Amino acid sequence: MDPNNGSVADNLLEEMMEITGQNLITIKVDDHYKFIKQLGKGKYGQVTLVIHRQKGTPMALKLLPKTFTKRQNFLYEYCVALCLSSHPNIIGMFGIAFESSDHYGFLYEVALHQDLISIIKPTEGVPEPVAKVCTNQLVSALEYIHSKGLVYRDVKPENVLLFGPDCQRIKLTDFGLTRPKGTMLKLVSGVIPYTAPELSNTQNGEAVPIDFTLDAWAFGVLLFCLLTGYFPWETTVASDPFFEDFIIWQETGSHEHLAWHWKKLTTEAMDMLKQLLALNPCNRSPVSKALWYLDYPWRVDTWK
Ligand SMILES: Nc1ncnc2c1ncn2[C@@H]1O[C@H](COP(=O)(O)OP(=O)(O)OP(=O)(O)O)[C@@H](O)[C@H]1O
Repeated sequence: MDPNNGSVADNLLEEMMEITGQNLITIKVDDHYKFIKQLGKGKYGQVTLVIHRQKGTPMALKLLPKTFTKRQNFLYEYCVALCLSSHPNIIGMFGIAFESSDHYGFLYEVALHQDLISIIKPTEGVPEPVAKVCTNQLVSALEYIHSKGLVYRDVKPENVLLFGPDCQRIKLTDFGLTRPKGTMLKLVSGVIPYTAPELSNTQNGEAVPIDFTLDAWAFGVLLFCLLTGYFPWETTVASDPFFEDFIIWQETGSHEHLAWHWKKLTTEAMDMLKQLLALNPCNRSPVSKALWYLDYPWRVDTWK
């Protein structure tokens, strides 16, 4: 974290991390929480449904192995999540963090309907009203994160938790990659469809200052997945033929080469994605631009 960054969130976070770090208790997880089932597993941690042994409260427990997790990074993820958790579309926290002999852990609310990836039908996506109700809530969550001077950096359906079968209430989770705007970062783990081109095109591990525009890009990719059931490309490098065709569309306006799954989208949805996925981050629209398009149809078919 850059202490000179000066954002309100940054100053508050420093203090929260220091106090949390000083008061981090060491426990044996099984003494306090009864394991019920695994809810998910990511690259870094695993999330389990547990029940508080004394109170009987169901909770989601995220455990991060100490072998892969720096103490400061754990404290950062926990404190950022805590700072943001008052927003209705961001996961609620119980305010409990601890360490065991081999893990760091914290507790938060359980989403009983899994995550957004579980309802995206391959080659189809989700019905348009579902995509729109998700858009509304995700824009609200991302704008809130940005208003705190933070870049979320992990927009993807796996990080959107569902609190009902119809997506009327969804929440963002996993703040392990969130950092203050302006933090200098290198591309570390390979290029994925959600990686904005200004990051995937960096040379020789060069660091770039991160900006909200990274989230707008990833949000555009997520909307494409919701509306089509496909990724628009595999990687955001010119050698990817799907991305190459997209570059031609962005630069010349000619969409004759665009992959066929773009043809599922209306002119208005294409226009929205063109702005969220502008190749130059200076020309990219903020996530809120999607709200402007909510009253227009997004899919040419009639899957309502
Ligand atoms: N509170 C929760 N309720 C239900 N399921 C959850 C909850 N939190 C996480 N999950 C599930 O666990 C998965 C992994 O969680 P999370 O993204 O926090 O782990 P991670 O190790 O940080 O993942 P990543 O590889 O993205 O960094 C999620 O995609 C989701 O399916």
